Amino acid sequence: MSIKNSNLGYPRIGEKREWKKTLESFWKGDLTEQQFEQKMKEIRLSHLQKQLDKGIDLIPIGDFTYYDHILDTAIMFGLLPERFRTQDANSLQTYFNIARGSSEQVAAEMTKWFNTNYHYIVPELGQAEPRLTENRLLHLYLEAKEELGINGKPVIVGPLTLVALSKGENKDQVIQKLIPLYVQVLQELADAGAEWIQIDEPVFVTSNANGALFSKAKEIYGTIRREMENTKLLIQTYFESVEQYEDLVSLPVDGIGLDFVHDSGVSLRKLKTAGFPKDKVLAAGVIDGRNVWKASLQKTVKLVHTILEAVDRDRLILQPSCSLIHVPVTAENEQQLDPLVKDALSFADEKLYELSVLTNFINFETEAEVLKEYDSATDQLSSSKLRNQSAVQDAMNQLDSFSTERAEAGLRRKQQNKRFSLPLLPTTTIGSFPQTKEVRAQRLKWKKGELTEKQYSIYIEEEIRKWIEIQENLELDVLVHGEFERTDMVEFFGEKLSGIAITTFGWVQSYGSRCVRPPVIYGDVLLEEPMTVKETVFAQSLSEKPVKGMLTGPVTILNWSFVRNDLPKSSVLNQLSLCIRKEVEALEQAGIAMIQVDEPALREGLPLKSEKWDKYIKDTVTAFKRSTASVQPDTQIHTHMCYSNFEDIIEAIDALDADVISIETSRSHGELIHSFEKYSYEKGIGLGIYDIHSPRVPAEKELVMNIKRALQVLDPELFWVNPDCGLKTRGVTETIAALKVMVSAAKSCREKASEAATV
Ligand SMILES: Nc1nc2c(c(=O)[nH]1)N[C@@H](CNc1ccc(C(=O)N[C@@H](CCC(=O)N[C@@H](CCC(=O)N[C@@H](CCC(=O)O)C(=O)O)C(=O)O)C(=O)O)cc1)CN2
Ligand code: MET
Ligand SMILES: [Zn+2]
Repeated sequence: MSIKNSNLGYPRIGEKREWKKTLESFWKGDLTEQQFEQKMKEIRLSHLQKQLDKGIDLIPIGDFTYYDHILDTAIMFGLLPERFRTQDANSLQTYFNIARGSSEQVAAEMTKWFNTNYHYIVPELGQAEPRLTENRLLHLYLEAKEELGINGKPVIVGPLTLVALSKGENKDQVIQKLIPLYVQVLQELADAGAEWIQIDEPVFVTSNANGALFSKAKEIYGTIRREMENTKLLIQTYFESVEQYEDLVSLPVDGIGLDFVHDSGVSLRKLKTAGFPKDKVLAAGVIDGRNVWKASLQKTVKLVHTILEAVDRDRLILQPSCSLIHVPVTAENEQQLDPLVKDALSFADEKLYELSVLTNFINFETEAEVLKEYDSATDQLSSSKLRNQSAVQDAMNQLDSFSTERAEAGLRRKQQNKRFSLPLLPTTTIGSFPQTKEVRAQRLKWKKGELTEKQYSIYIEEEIRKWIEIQENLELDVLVHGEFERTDMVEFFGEKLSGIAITTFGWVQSYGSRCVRPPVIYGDVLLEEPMTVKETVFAQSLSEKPVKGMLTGPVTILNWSFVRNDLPKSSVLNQLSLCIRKEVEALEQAGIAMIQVDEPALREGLPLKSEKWDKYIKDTVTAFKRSTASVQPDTQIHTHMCYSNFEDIIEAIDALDADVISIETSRSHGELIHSFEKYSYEKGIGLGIYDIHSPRVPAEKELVMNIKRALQVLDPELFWVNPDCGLKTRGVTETIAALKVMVSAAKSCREKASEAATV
């Protein structure tokens, strides 16, 4: 019997973002529901066909979605948020209302999928009776079979993970009620002929996994297995190792999927020491699903041979380490990259190719030359000048000579208070203003050569001028230039720094139809000329009020890029910290007195295993401090983070030693505020007072309440008033209207706060 290969999930967005465009056309009303469904079907089938053509044996079904696969699963089991339960669970309208909100109802919350930049819709358990609204997987399974003759592998998120990721009190009860529904879904698939079904349980890799979780898993999967027949069930984990390896591999199912790439070598060690049950199949994730570099096939073959010492050939499946939705579709269309970089890249399609070469090699012992030849592209990049910059290496050799400590915070505060004389509860925004269709269209024209550099730069300056005036009229206290010259807060810096490449079609879904093009950090990273000084200085020249310089921090650039894998991530982080430090210095020298260094990805990058936190926090906090420590005490450093869940890292946030921090709060409904009851935070802090993810203009009363609530635990002299995050995805009218309400709310709270402050 030969070894099979499998895929865990394929990018849904399409080679040229066809999926995104279809969705947005439908939302705009340019497609009827029928046209939309038809177009989506074409996209879905073409992705299956592609995987078939690449030689994949087990092709995932059900990974495709119209927005998010967790939302699909929640709806399939009737877990609609309470406020949507009167609507038809099977209508597209309901589906998109939950995902995006409607004029009457706020959308469901979304949050990050483990340690990735993918966002899923958080299921709300409420008081609902789970029920099967529709066996969505069965339809998709039958479609693949009938249209393409593919006997696919249905993929579904497992009950433990689904419930762990949901909001609600009654989790245990809901799980019990879900079990018969899972059995029904799976049995219908089995009856239709599904040979394997993949059940994702990534909750097993987190630090929340413990003995109790595994006893529950044993019970649940025992029930499922007992009540089912004629199919094989595979429990899939990814993104880390499973500490309770023995418990996992003894669960009563037919196959276990492990990540052999992002597990610090634990899976292989466990396999060697504890062995693998003879009656199960091991699905081994051996191709990295989280980066864009070609695998070393020679090394991977060795890895597979080591695995084969513990598992029989006919009980092994080879696969990527996780779903491929976290990488772009294909590197084939990249025409702008240096050939050395391009040849070393492997996106989803190339990874599937690697998998099939690998499987063939192991099954048929084909020529070893094939592997060597494949690996040579990586060797060529590694030894090239592109990757190795002596100036960077010299700086890294004297890293300790770059300070990481500023003057004492209290002293800085005194000097800054004197320099800025801001009112109590100063108002500001997070950086970006609406990236309108027109801004994007002008940029496209410039990129195509239809606008000269000069014309584009004049256009950007006019936008800045317009928005400085708007901010002055709103009477905001600290202004921003608006980030109009930036496609994205990470991509923009990737474009400017050397050692980093920007792809043309390397898009990855971030949430819903929104995509990002993560920069590719291929070599030593160096700042050759200032990146933001021109626009910032121009904006500052238009106002007497301080304009914040606006940078993305080293941790966020690292976490939202694809990073070279020949160096430890911490080294790349240190290189980035030196680039940002130089930029901070350039801004200060140009007279900019407040500089914001955004770190929204700091929390998301926190390792899934708590024993790895200390090192991560030490590395990231030091890098941030190195980026910002060289300025004068009276230069004010701001930072910004989104996505709540800060309780566990509040000390790290404090340790960043930023003079002012703004944090998203409104969607976490005050949970964050509680952490400040227990923790005394003594630097400037703005807890976002309104949600920017919705076009809704908040009422002044609401905002006054939010401010008051925050002032119950925070010193009014340290509190800033700002929205939750940047405003780039918002429209112009609603942005101005909402900011007007915000400034007015701040003013009305000022008097009271000033009384309180003088007592
Ligand atoms: N990297 C990153 N991650 C993040 C965030 C973030 O800001 N950046 N924020 C959080 C939420 N995530 C987000 C991710 C993406 C977008 C977003 O707006 N993405 C845009 C793309 C942004 C971009 O690069 N736009 C290009 C335009 C690319 C484009 O589509 N151009 C059109 C032409 C212009 C047009 O008609 O729109 C084309 O080529 O066909 C530009 O501004 O120049 C989108 O999907 O629509 C927003 C939030 C968390 N993660
Ligand atoms: N300065 C950035 C902005 O306002 C921060 C965004 S955090 C995702 O868009
Ligand atoms: Zn933000």
